Amino acid sequence: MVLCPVIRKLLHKRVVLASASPRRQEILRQAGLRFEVVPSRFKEMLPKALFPSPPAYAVETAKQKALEVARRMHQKDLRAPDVVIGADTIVAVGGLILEKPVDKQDAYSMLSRLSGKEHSVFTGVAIVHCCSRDGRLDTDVSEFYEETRVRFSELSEDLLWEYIDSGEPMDKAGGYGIQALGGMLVEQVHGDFLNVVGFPLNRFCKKLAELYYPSGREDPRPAQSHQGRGGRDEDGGERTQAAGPEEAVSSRTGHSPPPFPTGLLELVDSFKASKALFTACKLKVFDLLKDGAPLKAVDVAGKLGASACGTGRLLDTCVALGFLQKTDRGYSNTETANLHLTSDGAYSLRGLVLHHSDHPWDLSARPESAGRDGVDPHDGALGERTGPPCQASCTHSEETRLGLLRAMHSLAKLTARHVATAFDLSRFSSACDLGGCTGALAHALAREYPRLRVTVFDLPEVLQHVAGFQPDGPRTEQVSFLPGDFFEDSLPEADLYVVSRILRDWPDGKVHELLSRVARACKPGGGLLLVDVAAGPEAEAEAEGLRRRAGGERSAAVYAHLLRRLGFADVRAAGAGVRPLALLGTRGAP
Ligand SMILES: Cc1cn([C@@H]2O[C@H](COP(=O)(O)OP(=O)(O)OP(=O)(O)O)[C@@H](O)[C@H]2O)c(=O)[nH]c1=O
Repeated sequence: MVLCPVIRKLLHKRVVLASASPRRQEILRQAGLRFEVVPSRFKEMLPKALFPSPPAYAVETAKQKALEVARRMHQKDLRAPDVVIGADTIVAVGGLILEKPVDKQDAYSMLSRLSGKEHSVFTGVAIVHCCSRDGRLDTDVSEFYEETRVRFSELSEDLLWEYIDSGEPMDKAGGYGIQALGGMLVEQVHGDFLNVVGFPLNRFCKKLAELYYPSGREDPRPAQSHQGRGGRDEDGGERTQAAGPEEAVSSRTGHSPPPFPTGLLELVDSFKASKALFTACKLKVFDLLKDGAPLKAVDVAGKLGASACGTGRLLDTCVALGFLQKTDRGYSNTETANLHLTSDGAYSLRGLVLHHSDHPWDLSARPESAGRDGVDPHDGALGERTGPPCQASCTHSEETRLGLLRAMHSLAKLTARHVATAFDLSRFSSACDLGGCTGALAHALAREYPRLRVTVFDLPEVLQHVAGFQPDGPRTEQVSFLPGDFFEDSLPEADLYVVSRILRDWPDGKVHELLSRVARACKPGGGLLLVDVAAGPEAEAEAEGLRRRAGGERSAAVYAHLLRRLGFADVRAAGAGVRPLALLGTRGAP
């Protein structure tokens, strides 16, 4: 998500962060910026005495870091990125500038100097707009700095050495990391916390707004002059070459430009991002980088048997997407990648990624083929779906079905505990998970409620593949599997029926039919737990009845309304993970 609107201005530019600092990468990534990381090779050795103040030194260093990267990239490809961002963080105390300690003794002398006193942390930032023309690189630098004052408590020798021995001080200005163990040394902070961590995000966004929206207008033109590559426009203002495509439309033509299609371009871009993720997962890049030491692009390429250049580009894209981090030592997985993108991560979604990579369309609406070639009977007219993908038995090869089960299993595993604990279900002693597939939710329910027996009811052709998905360990005997079709066969007896993540693929008529069958099977006092990916609040307005767009999501209100109509009382809703919604209704007397 991108909160700062001006960050969106950079989404369609090639942005490079000229920094190896993992903290800077993380801060900017969290802000929604997309960028490549190219650590600067500029040696931080400017003569400090020549600068009038510590922040002037930090700003100049930040600028030189960014310019070095811009020039190097231009030289290499004869094409510079659009924007290069450089930063430098220093600690200033009593007129002295402290950078990263060179060894433990140096860390000791820095930290003992800071003990019991207030010091300033300055981060200088340079935003360099680049433009390559006729083989020449033109740059325009905007720069600023931010100051945060930090007070340390008195530090005992023991604490000091213990902290130094933790290894944390060594790659941090002033010899401490406020965001980690070093936070224990800090008594007070005045100013922007992230500035201390390494990047003043708030001032950065304000600076971008100044550049891209001069005088507070939503005008995309940077306010600054871009020396060496600008010209004067009709208003007498200086124009820049590197600004967005919006500025191509001018008063010369007399036409006012259409609104910039940001959403559309984001969509195009997000496809590219997905492709990079698919490719990296397919090539097992994240498995390769799991646990081991960081690897350089050429080493990754060697192990994959791929080209170094293409691998480098892929890895940099993964850095920009937040799945890898890059330092001088090479590339390594982020926590997200370890958890979700490795084959054996505890919450691996690799199966889901691979499935979407291989079957981008056949499981969703496919309007272009509807009613014409009849390629996939799973899709109805205009892409209206006619059932959950894994139930479309006739259309999938065994291999496709297995891939699909893996995808559904990984997704269900991710949300199963949230769903199982969304309500207190301890009053039920038996449950039936309709369309429960591999049993991921059934096992989570069994783990939460030791008295509960859960039957997974699903098509025989689905259940024949589920053995490989069963967990080891206690309480697995609480879960059993029963083949059947919930539209055709009578539903197994149970106190609680679970309908999880299957409704969104059925049209309204089918949803009504299935829930009516559940309502008839459910005994008074029994429950129905309904889980789905719910639409956002704007869809609440449509909550009367069951109106929805084909393939879209129904809102909580729509489902609650339907449950009440079918005789369920006391319908309660709860979140179950980030987007899934859980509703629990209790069957009243018929
Ligand atoms: C005070 C403080 C600093 N830092 C880190 O200190 C490095 C400063 O060094 P730099 O020279 O500005 O950056 P670098 O790490 O050498 O990277 P580069 O931009 O490539 O020069 C940056 O990492 C910052 O996060 C913290 O992580 N926490 C803190 O509380």
